[in-house]
Amino acid sequence: MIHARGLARTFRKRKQEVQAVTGVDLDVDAGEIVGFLGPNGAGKTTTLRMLTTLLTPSAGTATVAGCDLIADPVGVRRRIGYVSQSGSTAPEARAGEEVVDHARLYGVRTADAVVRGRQLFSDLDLDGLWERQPKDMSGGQRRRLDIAMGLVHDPGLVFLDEPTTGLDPQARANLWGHIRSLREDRGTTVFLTTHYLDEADALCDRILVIDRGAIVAEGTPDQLKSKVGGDVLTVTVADPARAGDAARLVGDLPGAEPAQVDGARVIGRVPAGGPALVDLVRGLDAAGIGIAGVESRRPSLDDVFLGLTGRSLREEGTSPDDAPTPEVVPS
Ligand SMILES: Nc1ncnc2c1ncn2[C@@H]1O[C@H](COP(=O)(O)OP(=O)(O)OP(=O)(O)O)[C@@H](O)[C@H]1O
Repeated sequence: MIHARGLARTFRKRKQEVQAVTGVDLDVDAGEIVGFLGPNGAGKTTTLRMLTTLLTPSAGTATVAGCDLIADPVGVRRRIGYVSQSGSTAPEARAGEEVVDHARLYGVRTADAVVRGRQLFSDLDLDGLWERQPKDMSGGQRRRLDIAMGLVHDPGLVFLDEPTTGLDPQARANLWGHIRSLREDRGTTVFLTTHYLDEADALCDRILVIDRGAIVAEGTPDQLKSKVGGDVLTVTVADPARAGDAARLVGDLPGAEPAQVDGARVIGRVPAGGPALVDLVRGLDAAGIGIAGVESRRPSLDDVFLGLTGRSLREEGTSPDDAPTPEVVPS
């Protein structure tokens, strides 16, 4: 459904070049839900905008929904749906009218557009809101309306840019259900960007991890997690100035890999978390390092990301320009 090779985009900003995407290869099969995961500024939106013909690539080739991105952008546009981060509904318009007008832009007859629009309102829990103005809807309802607009012309492939950002946990979980049913009921292929690990984990068949404009890993959530062996030890020290000392102790545990410091948190990997935890607490105590928290757990997608990039995805606002460079302390 999507095949891209060497897709790249450079911007010029105040006479400087910003390499937003440096050469992305990706393949998405029909019927897959694929998550494009990365921190703020990683290049997710830029890639999505290229794949949806909104931005011309500086380099690379792609076919999207069977059409060549460069030679036949109109063909691509006809066959895809795109829901941008900000959505595209006019606040004062009537919701139903917006959806029908949108379908008309794709050449759908009005009567058909009304039938499809009503069905989508029902599928997306928007019953009773056909006449409502988006400005009088909740955030979750507006987001579902954006999705209805992206789907009303019945595309086989839909791109969702951070579909659940800004929604409360219940609205997010509901939207995940709706996205799953798109695939189950309509066979729609879904390509979505997110910087939420739990979203990628719960929703996606496959995940592509992007960092600083390049794909750094891909696989099912389980495949990615199994790349990180052993257990993850996390110690939060009371005094961040002692984090380096704590990292040395973590790195000295039997079979441990070099630990990473992330503010007051020290994160390390050990073959078996239980015994290591006991040794570590004793060592920290002997060294006079105060502990604010300590835990041992199975690896998560965040650990995959941390291992790949040295950065935690959990940090909101992380961008290539302002990302802290974690200190790696040799064991
Ligand atoms: N029009 C532009 N002009 C200059 N630089 C840009 C432009 N658009 C994006 N960038 C830069 O390209 C990089 C990638 O941005 P992009 O929006 O693709 O990231 P993202 O992963 O989607 O981030 P977010 O999660 O915050 O949406 C960033 O450094 C950004 O500042």
